[in-house]
Amino acid sequence: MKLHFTKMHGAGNDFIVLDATAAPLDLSAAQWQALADRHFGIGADQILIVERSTRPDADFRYRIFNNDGGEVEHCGNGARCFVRFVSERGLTSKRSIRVEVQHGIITLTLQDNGEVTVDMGAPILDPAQVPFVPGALPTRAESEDTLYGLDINGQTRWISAVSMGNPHAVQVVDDVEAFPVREEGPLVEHHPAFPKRVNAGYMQIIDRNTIHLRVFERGAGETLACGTGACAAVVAGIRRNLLDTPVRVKTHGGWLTIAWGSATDSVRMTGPAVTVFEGTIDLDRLNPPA
Ligand SMILES: N[C@@H](CCC[C@H](N)C(=O)O)C(=O)O
Repeated sequence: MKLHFTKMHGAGNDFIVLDATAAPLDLSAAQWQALADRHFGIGADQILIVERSTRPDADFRYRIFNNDGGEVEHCGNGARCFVRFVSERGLTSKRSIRVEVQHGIITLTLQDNGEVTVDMGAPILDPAQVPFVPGALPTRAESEDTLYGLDINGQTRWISAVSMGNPHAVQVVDDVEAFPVREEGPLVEHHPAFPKRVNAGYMQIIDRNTIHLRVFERGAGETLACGTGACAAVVAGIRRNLLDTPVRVKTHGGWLTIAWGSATDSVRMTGPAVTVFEGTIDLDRLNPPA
C-alpha cells in the first residue's frame, strides 16, 4: 500500500502529516513507529492524521501518534502545522478552523504573516486529571501553584503538574543548557507518580516575559520544541509569580509566544508552521528494526 505524506515542522518539532479525509487510515503501532523511524522510515517526532469530524461544531478531527507508535491526546506544534496543511491542500478556505482532538475542540487561526495562533483551551491543574498521584511526597505552596517533590535518583526535584490535554511536569532550572535533560528526562517520563507517563519540561527564567525551554517528550525523547510543553511551562511560571503574560519561549528550534490570563482562560500559542517536502512511501517496503 502506497501512502502520500507531507513532512512539516513547527519550530523544529517535525511531523509526518497524512490526509485521511477521504478514507480511514488505521495502521498498527509498529507501522507508525516504522514510518517515524529516522533510519528505517521517513523520520519524525510525531505523525498527524487529518480526518473529517463527525461533530457538527468541528471542521476536522486530528489524531496524533508519538514516534514510539503510541497515540496521544494533543500536540501544540502539530496543531499549527495542521492548519497550514488543510489550507495548502485546499481542504478548507477558512482562516479560522475548529478541530476536534481527543480532549475536545481547539480553534486554530492562520495569521497574515504566515504564523498560526492556537487557542489551546484552559490548562488542567487538578492533579488527578493530569493524571498525577503525589502520594507521600512533600509539597510546597508557591503563590497560586503547588510544587510537588519528585524523587529522582534520591534527589528531590520540585515540579508543577499541568495538563494541556496531555500531561506535563515542569521544573525551573538555573541553566537549561547545562542541565542533564536527556539523562533525567526519561526518569521523570516513567516516574510511577504519572500513571500515563509524562512530558518533562525544563525552563530557565530569563526575565518576566522570556524563558528558555527544553522538553523531554513522552514517547519521543527530547525534541527541538514542544508546543504543549511551552504552554504548560508558561502556566506554571505565571502561577508561581515568576512570569507575566505574554511570554516569549526560546526553544532549540525557534521561538513561540504564549499568552494566558487566569485558570479559567484559554492558553493562546503563536508560532511558525512550515511545509518541508512531500513524498510517497510504500508501506509494504517498510522495514522496521527487529
Ligand atoms: N510535540 C508536541 C507534543 C506531542 C505529544 C507528547 N509527546 C505527549 O506524549 O503528550 C507539542 O508540540 O505539543
